[in-house]
Amino acid sequence: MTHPVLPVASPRESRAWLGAQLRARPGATGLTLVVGLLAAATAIVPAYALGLLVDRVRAGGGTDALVPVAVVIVAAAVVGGLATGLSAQLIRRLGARILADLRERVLDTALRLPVAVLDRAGRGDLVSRVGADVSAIDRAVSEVLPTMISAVLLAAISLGTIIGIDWRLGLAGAVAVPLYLLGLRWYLPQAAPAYAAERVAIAQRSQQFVESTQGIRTVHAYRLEDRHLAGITAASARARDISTSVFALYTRFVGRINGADLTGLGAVLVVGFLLVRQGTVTLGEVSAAALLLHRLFGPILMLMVTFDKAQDAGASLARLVGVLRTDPERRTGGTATSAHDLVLAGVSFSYDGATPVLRDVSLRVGPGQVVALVGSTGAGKTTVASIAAGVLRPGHGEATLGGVPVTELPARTIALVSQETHVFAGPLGEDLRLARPHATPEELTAALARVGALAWALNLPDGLDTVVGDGGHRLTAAQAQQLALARVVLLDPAVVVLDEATAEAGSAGARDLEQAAASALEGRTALVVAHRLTQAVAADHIIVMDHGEIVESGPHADLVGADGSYARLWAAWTARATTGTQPIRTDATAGPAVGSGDPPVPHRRHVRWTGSPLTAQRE
Ligand SMILES: Nc1ncnc2c1ncn2[C@@H]1O[C@H](COP(=O)(O)OP(=O)(O)OP(=O)(O)O)[C@@H](O)[C@H]1O
Repeated sequence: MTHPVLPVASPRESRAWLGAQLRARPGATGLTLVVGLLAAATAIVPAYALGLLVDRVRAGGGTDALVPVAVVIVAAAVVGGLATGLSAQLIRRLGARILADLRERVLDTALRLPVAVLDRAGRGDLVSRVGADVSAIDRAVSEVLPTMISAVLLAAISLGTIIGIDWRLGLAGAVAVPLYLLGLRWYLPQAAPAYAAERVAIAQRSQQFVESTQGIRTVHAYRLEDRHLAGITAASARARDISTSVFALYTRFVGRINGADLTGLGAVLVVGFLLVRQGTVTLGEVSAAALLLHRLFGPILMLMVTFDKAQDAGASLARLVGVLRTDPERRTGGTATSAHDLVLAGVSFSYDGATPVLRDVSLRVGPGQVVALVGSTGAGKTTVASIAAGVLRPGHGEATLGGVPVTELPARTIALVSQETHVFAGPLGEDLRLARPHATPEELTAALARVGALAWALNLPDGLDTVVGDGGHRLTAAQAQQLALARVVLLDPAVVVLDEATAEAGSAGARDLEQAAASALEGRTALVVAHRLTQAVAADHIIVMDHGEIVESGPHADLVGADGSYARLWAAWTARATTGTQPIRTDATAGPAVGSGDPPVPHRRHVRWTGSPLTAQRE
């Protein structure tokens, strides 16, 4: 099945977006355009002046008549050179600013995308958009865009001037246009695969060479020199042949463009000859028209050759503008507090739109209550937790807090401690401050103390300034979870949805974490996915799930007495606890729990604020 990807803007939408960006910067756009036009105008002055020179020489003009024209040519060349340089600089600067703005807006939108959308689209798609696509546009902006824009302006001004001299000369020059287009149509479909094949062949040749040199001892030991040399020779020959054919393709293309150039020039000269004979235009004017056309040959070839790069950049732009069309989460709903009920009413859900994962799930977590979800692996507990936290939207039914859909609540109303906790790279204190940016050192230590993490945190080499996360001090899984819980304390949300895998911390670690979680949840409304039954026992109410449905619910004592699936789970749990056997997960089919030693954080676990930009840091 192909994944539905993030949207891609249509060419019209991309153009409209670009137009809006240019209009939003009237000063920079106007200046860039004026300098570009000045550069193009001064570029045609020498050709026009040479035409004038021809007429003056023909009329027998002396030095007095010729020197001023020569001075104009020199002045135009100097001004033109300066204006061209400045124009390229301005185009690059304007392009870079628009691109930076686009990248920021794409990232901002991406960080606010509902997780379900990201999951469907595949994170790789998003990463390639903000990475490879931005680079493609960046390259185009700095390398080809200035020359392309100057070429287009020059072509427009030159054609305008030729038509100004005599429209028939303009028409004659325009016969080259369809030939250029034909050349482009012939070249482009062949160029992309040819260049791709060349890149592959060159990469294979390098690979062959690197492999042989890296394994040189083995090559010598087994007398494999001839075989490896033959491999390198074959790879080199392949790369050479492909490069030759690519070059041949390019020269044939240039040949076609030259043919178009000469056809246009020939047409101007023939029409010019007839017009001069008629006495409609002067010889100088025809010379100017021919020179103007000739002046365009270089820029037009450049336009043709870089056309595919511009197309690439256009495709990348469409992919980036497409992200802006997605509907980021808008969380403008009213406020909700821990005095409100968290309610799931008739919730059904499917990840793929076909297989039901939840069926008609209804539950209520009263203010200040702790409700535990238990059930076997795949029963749907994490899905319920994600819906309750507003990370996923239910297919049917609704999830509300105080009557407001949870997906519309302002960020930070509901905190989700998910199974994927992330330790952000940086000082430990900063990691905690993600939850409360202006937290004082006292608040940080109080939060750590509340979740039983203060002792080890202060024992780190630099205390709260110790750099943790990727490239820094490695925290254990249990420490990372404690950090996530300390962030909950600092965040102080109305509701907490807890889905951390305590069992993975080992039994001793799990008990500490349970203590830490209980402490962090004190006084809050909480929905807890209980991976260990001790978490369920401590809850006010327990909900037992199986195959996406609620099969039992009630307080621990009632459920044990009811002799249903919870009672069986409890019996198995207590038997294991008595014999000391592992595993001791509620979702016992999940396989053995990790041993009691705390391993370094394998992946990530972190507190996720629904709708906050931090959500997208999750991997
Ligand atoms: N992102 C996803 N895409 C598709 N299917 C999914 C996804 N996440 C979960 N599922 C499927 O949905 C069902 C419920 O999964 P869920 O994770 O909610 O169960 P769970 O009770 O929390 O299990 P566990 O205790 O192992 O976390 C399972 O069949 C699972 O394979």
